[in-house]
Amino acid sequence: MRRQQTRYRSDSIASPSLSGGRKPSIAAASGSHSPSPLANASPTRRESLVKPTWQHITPGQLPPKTLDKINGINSDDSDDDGYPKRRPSVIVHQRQQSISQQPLLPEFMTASSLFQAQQSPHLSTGNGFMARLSSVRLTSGSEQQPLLDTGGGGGGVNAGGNGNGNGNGNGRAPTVAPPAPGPGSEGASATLCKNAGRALIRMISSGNPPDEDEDFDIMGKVIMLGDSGVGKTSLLIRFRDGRYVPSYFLSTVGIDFRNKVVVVDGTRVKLQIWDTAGQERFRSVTHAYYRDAHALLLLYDVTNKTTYDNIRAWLGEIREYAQEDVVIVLIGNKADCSGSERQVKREDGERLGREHNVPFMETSAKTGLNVELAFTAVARQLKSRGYDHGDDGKFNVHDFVRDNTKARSVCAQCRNM
Ligand SMILES: Nc1nc2c(ncn2[C@@H]2O[C@H](COP(=O)(O)OP(=O)(O)OP(=O)(O)O)[C@@H](O)[C@H]2O)c(=O)[nH]1
Repeated sequence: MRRQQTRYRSDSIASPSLSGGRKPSIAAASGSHSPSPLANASPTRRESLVKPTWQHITPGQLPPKTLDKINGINSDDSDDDGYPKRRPSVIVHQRQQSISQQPLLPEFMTASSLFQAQQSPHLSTGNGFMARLSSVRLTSGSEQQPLLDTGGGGGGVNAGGNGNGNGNGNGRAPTVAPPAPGPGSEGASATLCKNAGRALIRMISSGNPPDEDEDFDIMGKVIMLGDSGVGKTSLLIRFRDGRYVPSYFLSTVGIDFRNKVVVVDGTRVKLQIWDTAGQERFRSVTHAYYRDAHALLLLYDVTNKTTYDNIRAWLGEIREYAQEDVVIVLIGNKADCSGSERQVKREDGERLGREHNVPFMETSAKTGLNVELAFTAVARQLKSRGYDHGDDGKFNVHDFVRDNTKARSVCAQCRNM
């Protein structure tokens, strides 16, 4: 049951973690969605303080070759691609509109990426993009037909798109009929797949969040960033589902999201957590999501120095594309690894955090070290800014992280390496 009372009073979010002027607006509503007056304002493009200098990285394992066939996405794509430019809004007592505010994903979904998604059952339990993709059935040859008839996980694109895509395997989602082939596209299975992709994208853009996520007081959008293979997906799965899948490394394609409600001093903060693809080819896709993010978890891998070196470039991108007052938490993941495995000392991470005035912690998706803390710190900061007007300025995310960070834990497997 949803709470009726909205205690929220503020019309702006309090002081940013990065110094700066512009403040995202807050949409406070108890009924239907009332877009912020600033919702369509175009933020001025800021100059990057640090020019990104990406280094080529080779993650532990190469992504599947099928990814190479993905069309239309490369790191040089212009970001001025027609996506609506919006200011972020912390949403109070508001259902689902944040999802419908998301820009549509570009049409990069090809038969190979859909097929890859279908082959990844672990992706079928979330709310997100890939989860929805995994419900597309692909067959070979001319019989290839996109179908959406899964038992759960799908939202309706037809009839106003009101289906509840809860991703939990409950209920039956409506079937989405394949779009009628247009002139010149008869029998073109790839086109059908593309159309299925568009339908799914629309579905995600208009789909409702699961029931379990509807009961919240405040909502914020969190984006996970970092090079490919640093453990973004693993960290999210650990936080969301409390589990770790050791052998799993399938690079995220595009972007995915999951919701989780965190209770902070009696206030339910719903985190809509977006897991981005670390690969450079998807960067133009993920840029579009920076703009209305409230918080960013920026990860590197303590066993891969290059991912640490790339953090400066990531921060440059963040300054270019995200709001100035976005909350940033720097994370050195895979802290369970030690000895010869580790290439970045904890002190180096701390120094980098100090340099850029962002809180830092080491985490391990494998052992769960500090995983809760990372997300709770964000939730508390969002609550402090957007809900408890009286708390403005009292909560200090730096202090919170420093006081609650746990010591490193070493997994037995890595200790023996
Ligand atoms: N030892 C250890 N391995 C981890 C940890 N987190 C992730 N991994 C492993 O690192 C690999 C990459 O993890 P992912 O979560 O797929 O990385 P990602 O950042 O989401 O990668 P992209 O989707 O390509 O951006 C997988 O094999 C994970 O099992 C961790 O905390 N400790």
